[in-house]
Amino acid sequence: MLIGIGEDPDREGLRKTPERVARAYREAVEGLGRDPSEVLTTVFDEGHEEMVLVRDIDFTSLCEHHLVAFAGRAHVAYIPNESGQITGLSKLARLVDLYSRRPQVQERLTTQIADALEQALSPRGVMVVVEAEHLCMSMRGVRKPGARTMTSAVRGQFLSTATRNEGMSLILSHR
Ligand SMILES: Nc1nc2c(ncn2[C@@H]2O[C@H](COP(=O)(O)OP(=O)(O)OP(=O)(O)O)[C@@H](O)[C@H]2O)c(=O)[nH]1
Ligand SMILES: [Zn+2]
Repeated sequence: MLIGIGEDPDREGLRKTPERVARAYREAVEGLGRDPSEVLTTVFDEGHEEMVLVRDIDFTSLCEHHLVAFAGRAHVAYIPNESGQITGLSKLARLVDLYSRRPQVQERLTTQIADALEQALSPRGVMVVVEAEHLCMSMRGVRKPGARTMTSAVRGQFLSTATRNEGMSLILSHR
């Protein structure tokens, strides 16, 4: 790349750049090949049957088209099943990390988080909302800094308007 853009890869500041870039990308895709069962390890029977929502989970992912970052926040909600099976709150954030640290598109990131949670907890409902800014739309190309993309994946009881609205209002409150 350095040669391609007419730079001198042997000049002082650039000498270690290929190695640094390789390390940076390795870190950015460290979720590749990892399975959500590694993360959703603890499932407790707590008898809690109402909504659980962790919002504002920061993430940085890698746009698979341009290999530049898209970053923002994920909001993850579920309604436990009849036996009140819940998981640790941190596990929801770990799940976001696992799926964001790989070449992605935002829609797939959103769907994968919802599907993994549905599989692990067999909950009554799941809702995942992701909002992000894509560097490939701000630093280059169409150049619209500040444009945010919102995606959602909704399963089970969250398909009902009242439940979906309750989830959305919790996500949007006190912003
Ligand atoms: N649906 C979706 N599209 C994305 C995401 N990240 C980037 N893109 C889009 O992927 C598309 C790739 O389009 P191409 O026409 O192949 O590439 P390009 O010529 O670089 O496109 P421009 O960005 O419009 O300059 C662009 O429209 C990007 O905005 C994402 O997470 N979801
Ligand atoms: Zn892109």
